[in-house]
Amino acid sequence: GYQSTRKPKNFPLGPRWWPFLGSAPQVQYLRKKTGHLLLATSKLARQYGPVIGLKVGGEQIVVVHGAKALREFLGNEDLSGRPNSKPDTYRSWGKRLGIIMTDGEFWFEQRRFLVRHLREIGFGTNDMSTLLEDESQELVKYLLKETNGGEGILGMSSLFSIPILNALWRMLVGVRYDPGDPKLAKLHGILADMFKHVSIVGRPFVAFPILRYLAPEASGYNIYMEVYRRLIDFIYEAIDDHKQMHDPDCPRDVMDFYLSMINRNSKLQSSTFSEQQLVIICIDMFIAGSETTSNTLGFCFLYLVLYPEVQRKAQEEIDRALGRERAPMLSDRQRLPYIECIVWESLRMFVGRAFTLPHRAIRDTKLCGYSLPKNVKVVGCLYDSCLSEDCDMEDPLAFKPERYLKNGQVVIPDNIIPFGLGKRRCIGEALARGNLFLFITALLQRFNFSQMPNESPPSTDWEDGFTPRPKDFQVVVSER
Ligand code: HEM
Repeated sequence: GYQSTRKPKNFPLGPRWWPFLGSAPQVQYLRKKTGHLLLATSKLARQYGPVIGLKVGGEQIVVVHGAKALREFLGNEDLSGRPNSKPDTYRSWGKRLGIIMTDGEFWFEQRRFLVRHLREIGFGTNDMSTLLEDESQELVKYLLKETNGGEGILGMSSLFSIPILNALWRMLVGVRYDPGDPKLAKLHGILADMFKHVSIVGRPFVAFPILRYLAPEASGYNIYMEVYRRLIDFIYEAIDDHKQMHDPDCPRDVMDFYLSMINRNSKLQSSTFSEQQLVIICIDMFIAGSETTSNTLGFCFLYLVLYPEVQRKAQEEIDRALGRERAPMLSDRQRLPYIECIVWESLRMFVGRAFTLPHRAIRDTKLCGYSLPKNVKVVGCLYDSCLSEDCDMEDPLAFKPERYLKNGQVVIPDNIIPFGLGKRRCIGEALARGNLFLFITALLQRFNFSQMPNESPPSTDWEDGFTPRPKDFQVVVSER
């Protein structure tokens, strides 16, 4: 039953389930003590084993730790469902609570569409390269202005949000905004609020819906509703613009392809394509594609500042392969293996502080010998496999790109799976890796990044939002 404190038979072990509160007291206690939710669940994993069974509010949640159990989890198709959150009507969306994401039943058709059309628009092709190359050079121009031939001081943790968002929005709706454009600033502001106030795991009113009546302000419910309303309105505006210019014979971007799909399928009862679903797809893409990439870049530059010798080595490689003038292109990747290693090391630092998206068991199944009942939620925690003191890596807390270089080749060990695996693996890997490579190369080609003088080095601790991000830090940027 909803409030049952009895665990299903052979369910993964974990702290005691209290009436109403479930395992929340112990998880919250450890979260406070360690500072982060994933350190709390990792601590529990040390006590109970890599797969732990929690109950939060009315929901059973299994959290999976360590490379071996993660691989088994992600490879098990019975666990590849998405949580269901039926899109009802526009007005009642807010009642769904939690994150607005494509409903589990709809996802695989929608996912197939996205994979195909992202490729068509230009994933991995020349179109995409040009788009990303432009975007990285725009950021170079911005820094040149800020440093004005000498040096400047810049806040790094949010430097990348706007250019990365621009690249993503351009793939979806074809528009590129100037970095100072008020519309782009508006979208960025809405998303920043969303990432701050809406969380996969953290909002109390998600686990305890009664709070939205008892304490709508204090529980964060009101602000949550307001952020979604602004985001949804913004996306509907883009859809309306597109409908006016829509030429089915000449699709320009993902949204055009989607509108054609709605028209083509309009007579099919079972079609999952609709305008409302298009809005949710855009939200899916924002959630998955914007902060992930820009926060990975944030961690990258945090560590580049802490490890100046890595920066020097990267710059030597760039100077040898491209010189200082010729802007980097996606096709330069093979010639810059050390930069590739920096990309992977930055990904490790980012996902090592993160969870996967939530999955759902689509039927009764087994995981690491435990029985998981249909509909149970399962989340992977990537800390133990990537970053924890006892993960399968030498000196895991150190930023060491050379760990992936074997005889001049880039070799990624099995425990590093920053994009997941299996039926739910990331569909944006090509875009993300392209962006990371180009931004890192373009900036290191032209600038040095160093610690603020007379200040202690920036902290490697982080903030948990929707995805982890470095604490705000400033650096000295100087033209090379
Ligand atoms: C550094 C950047 C990125 C990282 C580290 C990353 C990582 C991940 C991970 C770990 C998952 C979850 C896999 C799972 O739960 O099994 C995921 C899912 C996903 N990613 Fe990415 N991602 C990145 C960028 C992107 C970008 C740029 C896009 C958009 C084009 C994107 C789109 C998605 C989508 C739509 C999903 C959900 C897949 C599903 O539920 O079937 N990601 N990503």
